[in-house]
Amino acid sequence: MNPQESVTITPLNYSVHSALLVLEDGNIYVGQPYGAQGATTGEIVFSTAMTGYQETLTDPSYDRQIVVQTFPHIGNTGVNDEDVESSKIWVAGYVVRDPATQISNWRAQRSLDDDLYKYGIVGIADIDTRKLVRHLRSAGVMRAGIFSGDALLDNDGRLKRVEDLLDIVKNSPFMSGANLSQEVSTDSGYIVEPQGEFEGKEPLYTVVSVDLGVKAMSPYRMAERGCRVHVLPASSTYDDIKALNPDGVFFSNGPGDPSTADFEVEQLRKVLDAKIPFFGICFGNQLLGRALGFGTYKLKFGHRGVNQPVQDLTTGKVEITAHNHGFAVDAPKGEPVPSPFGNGHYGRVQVSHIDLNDDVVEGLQCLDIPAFSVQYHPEAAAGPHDAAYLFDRFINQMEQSKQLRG
Ligand SMILES: NC(=O)CC[C@H](N)C(=O)O
Repeated sequence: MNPQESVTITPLNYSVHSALLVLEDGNIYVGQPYGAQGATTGEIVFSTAMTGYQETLTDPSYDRQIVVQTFPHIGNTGVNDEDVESSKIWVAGYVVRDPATQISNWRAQRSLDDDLYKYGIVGIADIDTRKLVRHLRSAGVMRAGIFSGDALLDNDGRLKRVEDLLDIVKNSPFMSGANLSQEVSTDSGYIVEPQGEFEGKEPLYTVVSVDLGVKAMSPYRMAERGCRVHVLPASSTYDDIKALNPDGVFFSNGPGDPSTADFEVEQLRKVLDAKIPFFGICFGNQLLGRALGFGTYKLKFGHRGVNQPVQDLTTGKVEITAHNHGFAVDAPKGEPVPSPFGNGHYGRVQVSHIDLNDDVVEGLQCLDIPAFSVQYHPEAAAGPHDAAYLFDRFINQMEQSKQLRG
């Protein structure tokens, strides 16, 4: 919405025991406190996933976003230490309809409430999430805040006016223009050794994975195909990457606006110039798009969930896939085109995948250099495994390039 627009607030019934969800357009929802109490702001987005709340909450790409779950019952299977995608919960806030009061799963180690408290995640429950999501779909994603407990009171202990809470939301940062890679990336590098049938064996390939907010399952999917994966901080230079003599380079998913990631794009161009095989997921796809000279833009309400139909235009096959993106690459569909950067500097590029719901670009394939990427999540955490073949494509690309080098 246009931030200058004035808003009308209808009178509401709430008390210090309530929680308030305040949207920047003046829409306000009264609910119950859920998780930690306090104040939080962020971009409000929704996920249509029916499973995998643990993977959603711990996905670093949700940094600075308040997540609404369309699935009404959340917390049923509790929380375990195996399904986490990073070391903490990243969402800025959590909006649910009906939190489970009983945990029912043999893998559960504790309740979701325990973790929401532990990481100080301010949430709100008893929200009509269907109404809220219909609103976000027509108005677009926007800034919002959740307020509960002391955050509802002024210095004299009186209930704050919603106009004051709305001011807090209107003074919070926008997602457009946000550069968040450093906020979520690892401080120092670490190694993921080959897993499964390759555990304890000499690695078949060495991959450098640049952590722009990486989900744990991405390096794992390479490790279970025999790769040793060096995960490096987002601040790594091309020389840091090159020093590990990788067979392939991977740029991960991550939060923020891809148009701000100039440093990472510059490093990526050097990887492409050196013809080192490259694979990117989500933010990594957006950065490949930028390196090739395409623009990126913000979607009205993005794709988040585990049930998005995507077509692989190189094979014609349709797959059901996991998504979490609010931006997309602006590239022409159809015949391959010369990379706009440097008037065809990287040869021909083809849009390899599209989303069948809205035709958004979901993948890029270079035809003259060994580089490709997808906007969605083949690591499938959570989500269907239809797109696992993309990790095999990366392995094949590394193998071919190894053989060419002799
Ligand atoms: N999961 C991701 O990598 C998200 C990429 C980017 N932050 C977006 O919202 O589009």
